[in-house]
Amino acid sequence: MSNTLFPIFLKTETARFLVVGGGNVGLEKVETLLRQNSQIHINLVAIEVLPQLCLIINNHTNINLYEKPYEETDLNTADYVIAATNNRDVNRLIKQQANSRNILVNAADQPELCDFYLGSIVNKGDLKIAVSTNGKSPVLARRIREYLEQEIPDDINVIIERLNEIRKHFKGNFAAKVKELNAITASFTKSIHEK
Ligand SMILES: C[C@@]1(CC(=O)O)c2cc3[nH]c(cc4nc(cc5[nH]c(cc(n2)[C@H]1CCC(=O)O)[C@@](C)(CC(=O)O)[C@@H]5CCC(=O)O)C(CC(=O)O)=C4CCC(=O)O)c(CCC(=O)O)c3CC(=O)O
Ligand SMILES: NC(=O)C1=CN([C@@H]2O[C@H](COP(=O)(O)OP(=O)(O)OC[C@H]3O[C@@H](n4cnc5c(N)ncnc54)[C@H](O)[C@@H]3O)[C@@H](O)[C@H]2O)C=CC1
Repeated sequence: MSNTLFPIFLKTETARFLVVGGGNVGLEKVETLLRQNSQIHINLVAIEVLPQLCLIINNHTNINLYEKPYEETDLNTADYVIAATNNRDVNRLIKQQANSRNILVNAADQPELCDFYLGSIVNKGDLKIAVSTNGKSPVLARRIREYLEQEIPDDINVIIERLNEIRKHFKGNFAAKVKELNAITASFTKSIHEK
């Protein structure tokens, strides 16, 4: 099998991210994390930090900045690491030291160093879709996100809320619940297509 990625949806309330590198890539990755949870906990370690990133840090008490070179002890408070320095050896060292502590690593421009990729993310209320091209074409992942954003109705969350009400109503009777939910949602694929 050539595409063995397994997508999971990570809860970010308690997850602690370490981002190493404060250039364009560090900035992009911080923005990506904040877009999903503006309160996400980030420690940012970088020798130099772009002014645009400084601005974001100043506006977020949940981001701590350490303006210094990366050290192994930076991993002490990390659950996930994003290595975004312009030094491939440093990125490799981060990967090796993090993995020896069972911490997962994303290395922005080195897929071979990644334990996980960041996906292109569609957000419509409680609906979230993450797209990956198995590392082959991030730009296509972005295009597919844009396509899905256009095609999926903005009021999809109203439907999700209603289905959730119905779901709660059937608590305890699993078979009846599944039957009812299947019947209600049967036309849905078709209606999205006809939109
Ligand atoms: C492997 C991966 C690792 C990771 O970063 O997690 C990776 C790696 C690399 N990206 C590169 C370039 C670009 N990345 C983007 C954009 C995104 N890249 C993202 C994810 C991933 N990028 C992971 C695989 C995802 C998958 O499986 O599909 C997205 C989806 C999520 C995010 O980063 O938030 C986000 C879109 C978000 C959105 O808008 O929806 C664009 C387009 C743009 O910016 O519009 C370009 C320029 C065009 C191009 O090159 O395609 C390069 C070459 C660098 C060089 O040439 O120097 C590498 C390195 C390499 O491939 O060797
Ligand atoms: N800028 C872009 O859009 C893209 C860049 N890349 C590659 O990704 C890498 C990073 O790119 P940029 O963010 O643009 O680079 P950059 O040069 O703007 O930033 C690099 C950052 O790494 C920090 N850094 C370097 N060594 C460090 C260390 N030992 N400890 C802590 N921080 C350290 C620097 O202080 C700086 O904040 C580069 O190798 C680049 O070629 C890949 C894809 C796209």
